Amino acid sequence: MTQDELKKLVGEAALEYVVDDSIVGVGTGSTVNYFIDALATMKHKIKGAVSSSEASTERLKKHGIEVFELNEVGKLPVYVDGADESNHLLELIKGGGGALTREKIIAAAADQFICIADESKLVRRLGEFPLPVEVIPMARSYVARQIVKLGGDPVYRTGFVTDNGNVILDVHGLVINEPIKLERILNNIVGVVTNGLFAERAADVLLLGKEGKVETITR
Ligand SMILES: O=C[C@H](O)[C@H](O)[C@H](O)COP(=O)(O)O
Repeated sequence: MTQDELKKLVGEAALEYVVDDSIVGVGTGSTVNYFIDALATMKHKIKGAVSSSEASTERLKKHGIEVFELNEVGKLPVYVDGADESNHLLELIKGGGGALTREKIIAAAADQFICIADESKLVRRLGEFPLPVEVIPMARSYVARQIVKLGGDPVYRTGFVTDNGNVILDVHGLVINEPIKLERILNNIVGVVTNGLFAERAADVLLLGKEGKVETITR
């Protein structure tokens, strides 16, 4: 199976976690796009979705799925999203597509976080994928200097603005032995909106597309 076929497989497998008559939390990215397309086949069974990006909102609406503001929504039983990397504790790096902040907010608000990914995303130690950090534009240089002090090599994602009007620093070269600790340290730098480590709120279930099948990994 190709990587895209594996993404489709896990996108479809995530439907099993969708709760009837509920509002579904929807992430962002190429894997989630398959989930959105699959969700459309059961749209009459759900109330709608909350979305983590303008891109996902557009795709959901094209399928005729109603998109709600998170503030209007009380209970959010399930959030489905992809990842750039996951370790075996289901701690993640996310934000390759720049949607990390809204993703982290919805993940925090949801009862259950289902991560969908092909096997290339499962790693022993996080950090080969450059860690995205969303930064208030005027703080970019200051934050970059603080990150260098932590041993990282921040690269400004040129020509990219997040849905929140901020910029992204992609941090290379970090040794991430303690993801929760690093997540907190980075979030403590003034000017950082959030970083792409999802360790304090890791996934609850990882649906991993591997060798033509879906492997279910729980914490
Ligand atoms: O900002 C983007 C998100 O965190 C995505 O979930 C992540 O980049 C994975 O995307 P994809 O499924 O396209 O590999």
